[in-house]
Amino acid sequence: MSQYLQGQTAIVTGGMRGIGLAIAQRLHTAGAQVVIWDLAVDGWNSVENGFEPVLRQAVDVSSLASVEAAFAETLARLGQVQILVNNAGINGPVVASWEYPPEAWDKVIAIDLNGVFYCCRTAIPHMRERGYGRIVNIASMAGKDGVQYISAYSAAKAGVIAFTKAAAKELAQDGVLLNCVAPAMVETPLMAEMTAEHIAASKAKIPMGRFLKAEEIANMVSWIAGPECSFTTGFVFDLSGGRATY
Ligand SMILES: NC(=O)c1ccc[n+]([C@@H]2O[C@H](COP(=O)([O-])OP(=O)(O)OC[C@H]3O[C@@H](n4cnc5c(N)ncnc54)[C@H](O)[C@@H]3O)[C@@H](O)[C@H]2O)c1
Ligand SMILES: CC(C)C1=CC=C(C(=O)O)[C@@H](O)[C@H]1O
Repeated sequence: MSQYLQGQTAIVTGGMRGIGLAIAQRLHTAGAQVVIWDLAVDGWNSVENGFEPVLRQAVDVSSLASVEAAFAETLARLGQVQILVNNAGINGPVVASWEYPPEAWDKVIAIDLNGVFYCCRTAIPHMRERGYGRIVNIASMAGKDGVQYISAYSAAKAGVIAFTKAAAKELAQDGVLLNCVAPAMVETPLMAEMTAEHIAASKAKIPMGRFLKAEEIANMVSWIAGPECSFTTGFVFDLSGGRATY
């Protein structure tokens, strides 16, 4: 495997499991030293996971103070960060929008949207100063389509897409590229928050007739996070098995 990320540091939020873990593993394979930010970072199994992150930090992405403290520590320990993958996210309840509990709405927006903003806000000045950076935000097909009964999640992911496009334009001449991926459904622990009907309905929308694999997201993200992605910014890369046509 080519070591095209050799010498680079990559932060992956929510990297302890699921899609974030697959992305962390793939970036490591490409030569990056990987920093994992997650709510709880104990219990890492380097044999099972195939590598040891250079740093694991307990971070709540919905807290700007937590993000700023973790980034300062990352810089103090490693000196530089080239890649940020904003992956941490939650689903929230599956319920009609007019019955959606406001506290649950606030929590989904705080983690899925504000968390992306806080991490970008914190990392971008460092990347701008160095004239290089790659930010990949994990959105969702739900952010493009709007999916019934997960209105907060859909709104947060649509917000991530719009934020990425706006910030990408601001940074287009600074060497700092921001892009999103919009995956369809993957079998991860996040699914435990969803009903069986909702999961079946999501699968039925995928022309390829199967769920996406976390490794397929990781492969795409590792290219977007690398130097070969050099003329694309503010874009949404779909992983939809044929569901998204534009
Ligand atoms: N699973 C899917 O079908 C799917 C599809 C499209 C997009 N996504 C997105 O991919 C991302 C990862 O999803 P997943 O399925 O791997 O979920 P997951 O629940 O398996 O993993 C999410 C990780 O994020 C961490 N996390 C949650 N809140 C956090 C916070 N406040 N601060 C820091 N870390 C936090 C969790 O501890 C966990 O390790 C999410 O943004 C999700 O919306 C998932
Ligand atoms: C909530 C999460 C697991 C989710 C909901 C809807 C999707 C969809 O494709 O419509 C999924 O991609 C996923 O983000």
